[in-house]
Amino acid sequence: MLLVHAHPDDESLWTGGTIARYAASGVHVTVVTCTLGEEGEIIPPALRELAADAADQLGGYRVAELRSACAALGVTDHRFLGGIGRWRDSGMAGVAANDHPRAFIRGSVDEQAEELAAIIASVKPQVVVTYDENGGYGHPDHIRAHDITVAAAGAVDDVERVFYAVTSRDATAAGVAALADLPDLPWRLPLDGELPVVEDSAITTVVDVSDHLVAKMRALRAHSTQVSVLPDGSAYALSNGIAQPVVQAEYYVLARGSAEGAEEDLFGGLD
Ligand SMILES: CC(=O)N[C@H]1[C@@H](O[C@@H]2[C@H](O)[C@H](O)[C@@H](O)[C@H](O)[C@H]2O)O[C@H](CO)[C@@H](O)[C@@H]1O
Ligand SMILES: [Zn+2]
Repeated sequence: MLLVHAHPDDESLWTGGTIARYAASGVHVTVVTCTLGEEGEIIPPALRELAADAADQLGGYRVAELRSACAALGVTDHRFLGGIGRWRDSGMAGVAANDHPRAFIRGSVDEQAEELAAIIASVKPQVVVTYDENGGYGHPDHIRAHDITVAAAGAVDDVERVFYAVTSRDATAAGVAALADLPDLPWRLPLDGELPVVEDSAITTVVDVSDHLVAKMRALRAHSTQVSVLPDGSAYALSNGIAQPVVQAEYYVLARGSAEGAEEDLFGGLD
C-alpha cells in the first residue's frame, strides 16, 4: 500500500493504526509526504525559535520527527514528493505562506502528479490512500495532496483501490463523550461540529486498529512539535488545545476499485 500525506504528522494522525497494522502483517507500506511542515505551530516552548517567523528550521526538525514516527509504525519505505524539501508547507488557507515561491499549492499540479505517478509506477501498490476532496478538513496542502493522488493513481493501471481516509461522525461523538468523563483533561473539549467528520453512511471500510494503538501513540508522540498525547494514550491534542479522542478504528471511503470484501480490510477480496 502507498499513502500520500501533506505534512509530517498526518501519516500518524489519519492512518497511523492502519499503517502499523498492515506493516506488522508483512504488507509493504510506502508513505509519501509532500512537504516538511515548515509552517507548523510549535507546542513545546523550548522549540519555539525553530518557527518559520524565527530561525525557520522547523522543517528539518520535523523530518527527524517523521523518521521516528515511521520507525514506530514499522514503515521502512518513506519518500518526500519531489525529493526532500522540494515543496514547502503552504500554511493554512489565507496566510502569507500560501504565496511563498516554493509553497506546495503554488507548484504545478501536473509536475507534482507526475512525480507521484513515478513513485506509484515504481512501487506498484495495490492500494493507495489519501484524503477526500476537502483534504479531510480543508487545509490547502491536503486538498492538493488529494488532487495529485487522484490524478497519479488514475495514470497507473496497477492500482486496484483508492481510498480516502476520513473520520467517523459516530465514533468521534462517542469518543468525545468519553473524554468528558476524564478527570483533569489538560485541553478543552471540541465544540459541536468543530472536529472534521463524515457521515457514517459514507464510510465503506472500517479498519480495526485496536491492537496497534500503542504504535500509533508512539508515532504521535514522535511528532512532539505538533501533537500532545495523554500519558495513558486515551486522548491527544494539536497546538490548538482541542482534545481529540483516540478511537479503536480508522475509517475510509472507497473512491475507486471493487468494494467486494472491503468492509473491514483495505485489501479484502483482492488477490
Ligand atoms: C494535522 C495537520 O494537518 N496539521 C498541519 C496544520 O497545523 C494546524 C495549524 O497550525 C492550525 O493553525 C492549528 O490551529 C492546528 O492546531 C495545527 O494542527 O497546518 C500547519 C501549517 O500548514 C502544518 O504544518 C501542520 O502539519
Ligand atoms: Zn497536514
